[in-house]
Amino acid sequence: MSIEEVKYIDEVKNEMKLPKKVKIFDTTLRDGEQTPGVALTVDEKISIAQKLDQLGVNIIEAGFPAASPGEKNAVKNIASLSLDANICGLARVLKGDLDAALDCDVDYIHTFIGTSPIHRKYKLKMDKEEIIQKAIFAVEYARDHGVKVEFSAEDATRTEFDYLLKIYKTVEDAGAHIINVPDTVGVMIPRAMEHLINKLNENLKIPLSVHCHDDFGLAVANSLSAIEAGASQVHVTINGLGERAGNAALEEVVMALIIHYGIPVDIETKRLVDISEFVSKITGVKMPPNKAIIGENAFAHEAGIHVHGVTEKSETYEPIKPEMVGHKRRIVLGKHTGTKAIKSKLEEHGIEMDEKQLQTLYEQVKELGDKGKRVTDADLKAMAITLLGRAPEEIVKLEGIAVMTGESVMPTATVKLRIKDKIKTAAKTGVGPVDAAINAIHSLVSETADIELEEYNIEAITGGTNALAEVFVVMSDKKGNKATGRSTREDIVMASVEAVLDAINKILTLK
Ligand SMILES: CC(=O)SCCNC(=O)CCNC(=O)[C@H](O)C(C)(C)COP(=O)(O)OP(=O)(O)OC[C@H]1O[C@@H](n2cnc3c(N)ncnc32)[C@H](O)[C@@H]1OP(=O)(O)O
Ligand SMILES: CC(C)C(=O)C(=O)O
Repeated sequence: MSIEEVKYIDEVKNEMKLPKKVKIFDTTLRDGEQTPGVALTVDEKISIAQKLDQLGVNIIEAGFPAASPGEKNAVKNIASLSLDANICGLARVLKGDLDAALDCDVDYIHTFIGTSPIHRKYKLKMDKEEIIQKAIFAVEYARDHGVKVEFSAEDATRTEFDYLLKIYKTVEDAGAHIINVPDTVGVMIPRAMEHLINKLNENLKIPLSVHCHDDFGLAVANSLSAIEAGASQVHVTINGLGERAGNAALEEVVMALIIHYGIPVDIETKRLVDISEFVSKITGVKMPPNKAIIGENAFAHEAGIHVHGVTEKSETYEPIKPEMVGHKRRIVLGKHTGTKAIKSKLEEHGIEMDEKQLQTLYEQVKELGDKGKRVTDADLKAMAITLLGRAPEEIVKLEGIAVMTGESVMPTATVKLRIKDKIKTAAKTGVGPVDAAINAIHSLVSETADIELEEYNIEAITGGTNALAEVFVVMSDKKGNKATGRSTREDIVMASVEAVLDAINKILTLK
């Protein structure tokens, strides 16, 4: 993998306390479902849990059973599926919440209580000791019921260190299996996270986990810093869903662990794009195209220099192969396209062109790009076919055109043509601007040859009012000569005029 070329990572790796393995604790179905506006049905939660299990996450936080009967039902159903992952239920340090989770037959309980001064004073209205006592109760209660217990000091990163350590040591003594350090409002920076996890690690025996929020876009960076300091579990969600700005994105954390740190995880990375799309569809939360790893553009290239590099060797502009995460490379055509991109697209469509035709096609793509238009594969194909079928000689050439149309005016077209080196102009009316333009051309060309329009077809290649239109015409002369003409433009009058002139030139070259 090309990332091995990044020697700078190797140079700092020995300063890290990387764990041998990192466990992936997925909370898409709990914190992810707290994404404003997202509410999943029992069946939806089950289908996501099944996909998460196939993906290989170690723990699925299936929900908060005390939240509602539907939530409890979902967690119970997921727990009954005998998935490989541990199924976890969230619970406050309250007997009712713990019982709700235990009723679901989960094998893992994540219990939490706020510890920071602001949570103690304004939310819980409890003093430090009261919180410690409730935490001990919850851990012992869950432990006594034979489940694995994870304890979170909510808002840990805004909690005084001495108190934080005290509550963590206390729950460790009470039998917690793992301690989670939530950056509940995403206020940490990577160096500070590393510092905090180091200090906790020096004083605690049980494994440490982190849960980072993305309020400042640092959730993934902070999670990785915690791992650099020895945390061996990370809370993540598919697509980074979660409360407010969300949590650390599973796909980003996992790929960084594998690629940058070389740490094994149990994730089948080829499934990442599929599960991302699945979750996006079910939750209705669309991903931006530029989202790392799973975004539509994560492996798309438009710039000519990049396309050239990628086609020679993908690693020039792709840090990993798209297939590794179940993605596909896409070459996109537009303003920044180079000829090599066009050539490779034509090869895909089995279209061959000479250099002159290729140059014309390149100029057409650039012209559309300068107008702010994206050129789809279908657009390029139609434009190429048009060019390939062009008359060999331009006996009749368009020198200028103006059309006027509207509700209370007669559609009129004024056309200026060069016919065998003579400039001629005519203005004609019609039922619409296209008809008027074709009438004007006909009146000018009829002095040279009597050519009639037999067939006219128009089609939009891609959707939208600025889609490319493809016009196809059949024209014939009195002698029975027939020719087809084709043009692809975003302006239907211009496409029609070009197609008609193309067919006329073909008939004239036959003479
Ligand atoms: C950082 C996080 O993401 S934590 C998870 C957040 N997720 C959710 O809140 C989603 C599910 N929540 C719910 O459905 C509801 O809030 C419920 C059912 C849990 C509770 O509903 P209600 O009983 O009506 O309480 P409400 O939500 O209004 O207030 C929260 C109560 O929990 C208390 N509380 C909050 N955290 C804890 C905790 N960890 N341990 C004990 N009590 C807590 C608050 O002090 C408050 O108590 P009060 O009712 O005595 O004032
Ligand atoms: C329950 C805890 C871990 C949480 O979601 C948070 O602190 O953000």
